[in-house]
Amino acid sequence: MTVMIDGKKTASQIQSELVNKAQALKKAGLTPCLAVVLVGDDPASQVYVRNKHRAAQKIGIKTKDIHLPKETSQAELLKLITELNSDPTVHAILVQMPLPAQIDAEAMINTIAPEKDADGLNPTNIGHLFMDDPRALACTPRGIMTLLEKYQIEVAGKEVVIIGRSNLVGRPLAALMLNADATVTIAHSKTKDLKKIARQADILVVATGRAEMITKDHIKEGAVVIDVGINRLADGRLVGDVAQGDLDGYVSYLTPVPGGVGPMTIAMLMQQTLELAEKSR
Ligand SMILES: Nc1nc2c(c(=O)[nH]1)N[C@@H](CN(C=O)c1ccc(C(=O)N[C@@H](CCC(=O)O)C(=O)O)cc1)CN2
Repeated sequence: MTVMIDGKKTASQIQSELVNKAQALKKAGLTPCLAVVLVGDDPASQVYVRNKHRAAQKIGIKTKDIHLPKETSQAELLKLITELNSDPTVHAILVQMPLPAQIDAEAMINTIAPEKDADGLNPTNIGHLFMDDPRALACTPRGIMTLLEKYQIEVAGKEVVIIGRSNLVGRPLAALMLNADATVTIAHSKTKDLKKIARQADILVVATGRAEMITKDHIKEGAVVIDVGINRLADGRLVGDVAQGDLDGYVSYLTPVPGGVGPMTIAMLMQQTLELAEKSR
């Protein structure tokens, strides 16, 4: 039997629990505040940003909604981030990605103060993570680890294969898995014999950004499959990076798309915002 991992329900439970934490901070005279910066008009990014503001509002986290035109220069964005870094009323800063081509994402991430890094992507925070001394964490990888924990899926000693080496998911997740005592392999577009590598996985995490690229042939029977992809097809359907159609009864656990990893990203962002606010005292 395959257990479908319910990310939507788990995220909603976590967000309900965070209400008390936000209230306690407010009672102590601290109103947690997340600044969300969106550059341009990418429709998917607009939805994600709107959902972040909504989630924050429900929990009692104040947000700053900063929407910049798509022509914004790198210098203008970095100036804004520098101002937010020194604003004592802002505890966490997030710049929605992807960014327009004229802006270097690395320069943007480097400019966010590590202690306000809501996304956990600043090299200082990534360095601490790789030293097994975690501070702010990347939200999607943190969401994946939280789902595994909530579903009591053991990670220590397991063969984990992560397909995808992005700074947002693959690389930080590899560090988290390593810190949790897994044996970790990162596969990517240049990996030879991907099927052979993927079939070794007890836990297979797929973050390729390519709709239904990973099929049953890539997966060992009984594996845990975490599908990070969110791809909108021409017919409007939303699918993951894994062709999930024939996996029922073959894998042990599976994250659906939608309703799997995606909602956890936002729940983790909320949790991290409160943690950064708390640490600012
Ligand atoms: N600065 C960041 N940019 C981006 C991140 C990020 O973590 N930080 N991640 C993604 C987008 N993202 C959050 O920003 C995100 C993506 C998807 C979901 C989600 O809940 N998806 C739903 C489906 C939604 C739909 O209908 O389209 C699901 O999977 O059930 C939440 C957050 C890239 N940019």
